[in-house]
Amino acid sequence: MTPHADPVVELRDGAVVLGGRPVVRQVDLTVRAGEFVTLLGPNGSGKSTLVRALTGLRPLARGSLSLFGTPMGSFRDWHRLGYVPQRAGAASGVPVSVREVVASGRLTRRRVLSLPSRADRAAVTEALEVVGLADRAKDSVGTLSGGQQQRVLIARALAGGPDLFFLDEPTAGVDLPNQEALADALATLSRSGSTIVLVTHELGPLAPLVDRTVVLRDGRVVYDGPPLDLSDAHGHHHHHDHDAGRHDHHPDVVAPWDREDHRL
Ligand SMILES: Nc1ncnc2c1ncn2[C@@H]1O[C@H](COP(=O)(O)OP(=O)(O)OP(=O)(O)O)[C@@H](O)[C@H]1O
Repeated sequence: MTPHADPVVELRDGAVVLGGRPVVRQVDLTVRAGEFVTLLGPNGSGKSTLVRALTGLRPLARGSLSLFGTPMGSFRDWHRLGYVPQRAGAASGVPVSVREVVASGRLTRRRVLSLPSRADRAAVTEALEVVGLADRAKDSVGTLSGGQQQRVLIARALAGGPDLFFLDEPTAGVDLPNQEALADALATLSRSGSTIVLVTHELGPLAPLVDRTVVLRDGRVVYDGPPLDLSDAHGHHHHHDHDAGRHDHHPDVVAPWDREDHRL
């Protein structure tokens, strides 16, 4: 990531109102090409809503948004965006194979009613390889674990060949081997120059990949800067066996959003 790379996301004074309540307020956020940004913050602080606004899924009540330098109103390059929503199961009850789910990620690339091309098939195979599920391609999604299903959704986003990824808590409820597989897939993407915006409560194996952390509280940005070791500072703790030894941060480190003098 270079500090002067082109902005791929530019939100100015962004606000989202849900059910009459401001959920995202006065957010300025610029993400540059190749950056790996994590969005942190307490439950309900507006992280998912902000990400949905950045993908165009939630309209802004005010402010302006540009993607790849194009104002949202005239943006058409949807294939450049990959979005992995929060807690979405890849299994729908309808028996569908892993490969079919991933292939659906090519739809923004294909012309209406055209058959999958050789390029489509190659992209699906490659995406499955990146997330380490090539050997499960023919299996029904319902037979996979939650963590594997999450990887299927990432492969689906990958298959479209986007260069800007939004992932909403991809590691929530995912066991460590799957978190590591996810971290490998995201590291591959990041090395290839993709821009990544990741919502998470717990970085785990993703921590070394992060360039920058943005912290939300009550819908506002209260920190935007280098990643900090805030593993104890989310206000809710996740105690897993694999966490042992990761809470040895310096006792003076206080979460920036918990410092009274730092509130915006
Ligand atoms: N459709 C909706 N209508 C009204 N309020 C909503 C709606 N969706 C979300 N909210 C509220 O907006 C606030 C922000 O929600 P959001 O899911 O963006 O937060 P979050 O930071 O992603 O939280 P979490 O970590 O729990 O996923 C919450 O208080 C939530 O209850």
